[in-house]
Amino acid sequence: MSTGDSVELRHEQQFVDRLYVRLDELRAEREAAARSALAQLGNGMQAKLERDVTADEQSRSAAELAGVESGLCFGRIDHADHADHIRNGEGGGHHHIGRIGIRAGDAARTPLLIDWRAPVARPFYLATGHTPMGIRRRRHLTTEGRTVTELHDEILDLDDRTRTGFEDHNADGVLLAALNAARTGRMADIVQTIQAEQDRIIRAPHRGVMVVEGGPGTGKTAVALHRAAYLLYAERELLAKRAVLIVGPNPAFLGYIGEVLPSLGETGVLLATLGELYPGVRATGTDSPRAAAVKGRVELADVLAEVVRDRQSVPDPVLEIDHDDYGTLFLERAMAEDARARARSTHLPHNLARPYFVFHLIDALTEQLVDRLGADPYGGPNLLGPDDMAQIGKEIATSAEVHAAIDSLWPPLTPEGLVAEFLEDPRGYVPDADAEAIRRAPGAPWTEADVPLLDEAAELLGVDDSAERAAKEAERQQQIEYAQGVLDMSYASRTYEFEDKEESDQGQGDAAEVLSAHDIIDAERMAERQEEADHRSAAERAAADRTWAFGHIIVDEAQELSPMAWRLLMRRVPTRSMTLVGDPAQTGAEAGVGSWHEILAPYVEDRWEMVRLGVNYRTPAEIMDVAAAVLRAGSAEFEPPTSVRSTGLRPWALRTDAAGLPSAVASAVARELPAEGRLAVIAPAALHRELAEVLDGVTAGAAPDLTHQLVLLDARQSKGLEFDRVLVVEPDAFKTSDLYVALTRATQGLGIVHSRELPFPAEGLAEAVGAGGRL
Ligand SMILES: Nc1ncnc2c1ncn2[C@@H]1O[C@H](COP(=O)(O)OP(=O)(O)OP(=O)(O)O)[C@@H](O)[C@H]1O
Repeated sequence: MSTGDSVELRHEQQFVDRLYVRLDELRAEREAAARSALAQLGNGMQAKLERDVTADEQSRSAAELAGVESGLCFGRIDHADHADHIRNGEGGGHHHIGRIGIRAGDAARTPLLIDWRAPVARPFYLATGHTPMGIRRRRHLTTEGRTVTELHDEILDLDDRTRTGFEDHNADGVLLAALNAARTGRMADIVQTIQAEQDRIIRAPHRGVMVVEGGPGTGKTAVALHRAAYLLYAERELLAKRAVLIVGPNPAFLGYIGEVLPSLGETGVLLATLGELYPGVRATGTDSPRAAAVKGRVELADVLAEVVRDRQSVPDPVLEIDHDDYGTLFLERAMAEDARARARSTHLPHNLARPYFVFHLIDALTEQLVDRLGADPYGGPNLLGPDDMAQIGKEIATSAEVHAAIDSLWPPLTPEGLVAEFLEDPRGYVPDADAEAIRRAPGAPWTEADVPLLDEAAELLGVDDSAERAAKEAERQQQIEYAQGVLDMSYASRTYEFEDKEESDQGQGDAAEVLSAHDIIDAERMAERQEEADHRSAAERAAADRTWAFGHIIVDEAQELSPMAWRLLMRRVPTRSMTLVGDPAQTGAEAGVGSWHEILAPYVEDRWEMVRLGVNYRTPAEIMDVAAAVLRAGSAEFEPPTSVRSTGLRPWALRTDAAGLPSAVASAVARELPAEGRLAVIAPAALHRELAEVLDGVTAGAAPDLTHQLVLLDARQSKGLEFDRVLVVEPDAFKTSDLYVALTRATQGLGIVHSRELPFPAEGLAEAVGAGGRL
C-alpha cells in the first residue's frame, strides 16, 4: 500500500470515528430522555401516561440506534462536478452512505451520513460507467467493529484521472466477498451491495400488489426485507401507524431473517407465520398434506357459511316453552321463519344479527300471549290495555326459559366452537373422503390450516361486544363518580388544612380550586384515555388484534399459501398494498396456488405488477446445474436462474446400501463440516431419528437452532434457508419441488448420499470415493 493509500484510509477512519462519536451521543441523548421521562414527577393519570409514552418512544429509538452499530457507514459517492476541487485537495463533493441518516450536533445540523434509502443515495446502487448519474467514483467501505479495514473504489467517470490506490479491478469484489463469507445461521442485510435490478424493486413506487418472482437464491427474501425498510422510510407516517406485516413459512425461517430489519434501524415490523395470525390461538398441531389441501380450498368459505346457516334453525313444527307465570308459550315454525328472514335480511354476521332474531321472536311471543290473555269472549277488541301489554312484553323479554328456547334456534357462536364442531363431523359438508381427511379429534391442537378457517368463522359470526361496551361504560361512570368523590374530599380537606392560608391569600386559594376542577375533567376523560394509554407500537398492537388493517404486507414463499390463507391475508390489508415473493417451481404445499393470476384475480383482478429476478447469488453454477437437471427432468421449458459465481467445486454423490446410510452420512459430515460456517443435512423426516443418533452435536426437531454448526432438516424445513455446505440424503424420497429446494441451499458445497437410485440424471455430479474422500 502506498502512502497515498494509507492517507485515504486514515481519512475514512477519522470520518468513521466522528460518526460513531455522534452515534454514541445520540444514543446517550435518547437514553437520558427515556430516563428523565420515567423520573418525571407528575401527578395524576395523565402525567403518568405522558411519561410512559415518552419513555417508551425514546427507548424504542435507542434500540433502533443500537441495531445499526455494525457497518454503520458502508459507502461513499463522489460527485463528478466536484472532481476539480478534490484534485486540488479541497475535499467536499461527496456523500457517505449508511444504514441511517445522521446529522452533526452543530447549529446547522449538517448531514454527516446519508440514509441508503434517501434519493441522494440512489446512484450508489445504480450508477455505472455507462450511466454515471453525476458520480465519478463509488467507494465501498468495509469495517470490522468501528475500524475501517478495506476500501474498494470504482471509477465511473473514465475521463477522471485521479486515483486513490484502492481502485478495484473486479467490480464485483465486495459482492463476491459477501457471497463467499461463512454463514452464521442468521440472514445478513445486503445494504452494501444491493444490485441494480434489486434496487428497482426495493424502491418501486407501485402502491398496489407487486409480485417478485425468481428462482432460488435470487435475493427475493433479501429484496422483500429491504423493501419493507424502504417503505418504512418513504411512508413513515402512514406505516408507523398501520405497521408492516411480514409473513414467512415457519418460525425457524422468521428467526433466520429476524435480524435484517433491526440492522437497518427498523423495529416496527411484525414478523409472523400464518399460524400466528389469529390472536389467542397457537397452531401447534400438524395436518397431513391432504388435510391441509382440503382445508385450504376456497369452497371452505361457502361451507362454513352453510354451517353457520344451519345453526340458525326453526322448530318443526313448534317449540313449547314453559313459562312460570303464563303457562306454555308456543314458538311456532312460522314465527321463527319470519324472525330468521328479518335477521338474515340485515346481512350482519351471525352474532350481530342475533339481537334482531331475538327481538322479533319476543315481539311475536308477546303478541301471542296478549291475544290469548286479553281475548274478549264476546269477540270484541282485546281487553288488555297498553300498560298490561308492556308488562307482558317485559316479562317475556326477561324470561330465562324464553331465552333458552331462542338460543337453541339462533345460538351465540364462537369461531373456535363453530370450527371445532364442523371439523369433528364434516360429513355432509364436504365429500366423504375429504371429510375423513380433515376430521379432528375433540380437543386436538389447532393447525396452521385451521387458522384461516377460524378467521373466516370470525368474519361470519362477528363479535357482539354490546355487553362488553356496556360494562366499559359502567366502569367509566364509576371512575367519574370516584373522581367526583376524590374532588369533594380533597376540596373539603383543603378547606380544612389551608383555611388560614386561603384566608390570607385568597387569590391562590382560587387557583387551587380551578386546578382541582381541571383534575376532575381529566378523571372524567380517563375512560377514553385508557384506550389511548395503550402505548405499544403499532406492530405490537396489530399482533393482538385480528381486525387490524396493516399498511403493507409482505408475504415470503407466497406460492405455498392456500386460497383460504389468501382470504385471511387480504382482510388484513384492505388497501391491497402488498409485496408477494415466491417461486412457483419451489411450491411444496399441496394447498399452494398454481398461478399468481389465480391467487390475485379475486381481489384485484389484473391490477398487479410482476417483476422477475434472474441472477442466483447463493448457489454456485456447479450446484445450480445439478438442481436444474432435477426440474428439467420434469419440464424441458424450465429456465433456471443464472449463478453469479462458480467455485470450481463439483457437487458429489456417494452411493451406499440402506444399512450403511447413517454411517456414510456421519463420515461425510465429519469430512465436510466447515471450520467456519454451517452444514445442513437435509434428509427425509423418516430418517431423522437414525441420523441424529450418529451425528454428534446435531440440532434437529420442529424448530432447530440454525446458528448451530450442524443442522438436520427435512426438505420443507430448509425452505428459504442457506448453509455453507449441504448434504442431501436419499433424494428420491422427496417430491421434485422439495428436492429442488434442498439442492439449492448451499453457498459452497453440495454432497448427496443415497442408497436408492438418483431421481435425476447424474451428469454434473462427481463420484465420491468411499469414506476416504471425494473426487
Ligand atoms: N445484492 C446482494 N448482495 C449480497 N448478497 C446478496 C445479494 N442478493 C442476494 N444476496 C444473498 O443471496 C442469498 C440468497 O438470497 P435470498 O435468500 O434473499 O434468496 P431467495 O430468492 O429468497 O432464495 P430462495 O427462494 O431459495 O429462498 C442470501 O444470502 C442473500 O444475502
